[in-house]
Amino acid sequence: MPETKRARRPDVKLVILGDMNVGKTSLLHRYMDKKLSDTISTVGGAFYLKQWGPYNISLWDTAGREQFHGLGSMYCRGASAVILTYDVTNWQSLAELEERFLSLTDTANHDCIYAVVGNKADLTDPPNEEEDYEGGCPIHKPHYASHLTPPVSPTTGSPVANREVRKEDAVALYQRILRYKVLDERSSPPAEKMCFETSAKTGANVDVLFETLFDMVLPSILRMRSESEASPTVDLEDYGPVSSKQTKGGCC
Ligand SMILES: Nc1nc2c(ncn2[C@@H]2O[C@H](COP(=O)(O)OP(=O)(O)OP(=O)(O)O)[C@@H](O)[C@H]2O)c(=O)[nH]1
Ligand SMILES: [Mg+2]
Repeated sequence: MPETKRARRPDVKLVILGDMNVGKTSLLHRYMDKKLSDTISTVGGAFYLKQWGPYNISLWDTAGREQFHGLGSMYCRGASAVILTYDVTNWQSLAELEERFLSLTDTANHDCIYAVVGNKADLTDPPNEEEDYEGGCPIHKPHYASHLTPPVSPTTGSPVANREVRKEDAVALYQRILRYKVLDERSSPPAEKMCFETSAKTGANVDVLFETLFDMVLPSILRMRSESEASPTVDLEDYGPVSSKQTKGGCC
């Protein structure tokens, strides 16, 4: 079979979940294409194939819209890594991860790893500024109600929005995820390593997010390879429901 026709079998699956508009598609575009592309709200899902050293990693984008919720557990089936994404300027988007998305990961692999990712960090200025909190929830302040245009960050040029989610809130969610999964905190990756703040707009922390996860799923790849040594090659054309995209990939 000519090289171009040969099917590449994904060795491992990574899925990105989260509410609509948090920037899931933008994070994938930023990582794969190294730029922020215009996006439209995702319909169903899409996948990308990333070559990572000798391995092929399928990256699954999902729709955050409620109407596609039923598809989520199908996308998570057999996943070795799940990125739970929220928007750092939107408290509800963090709450939704626990209320709506976490249960979708019941179909993921038993050794699946979880990352909690706060995107749109460029909209906070400075990115880790302290906010006023009451009972674990941010106090919602009217930000620029008296301004016709919001103030602009001198560093990024983006409008300054109040941070609604602190890193500690994400860490606490990660710890609750481990409890939900009945995983031992001592033998699981630490929260400080698995909670990221990213910006698909500036690219901050995007490569490090994906590549940390790629390195962490290598043991899962080796386990699955040894378990399915004899299984036939899967043609990618039969694999994804919506769209696929391939790159020449990076290296480890
Ligand atoms: N400022 C800023 N805007 C972002 C960032 N990431 C995404 N956006 C914008 O947020 C909007 C939604 O981004 P998408 O990537 O389409 O969001 P999504 O999570 O894929 O949404 P659904 O497909 O509906 O689930 C777009 O206008 C993006 O340009 C970011 O890091 N910073
Ligand atoms: Mg999308």
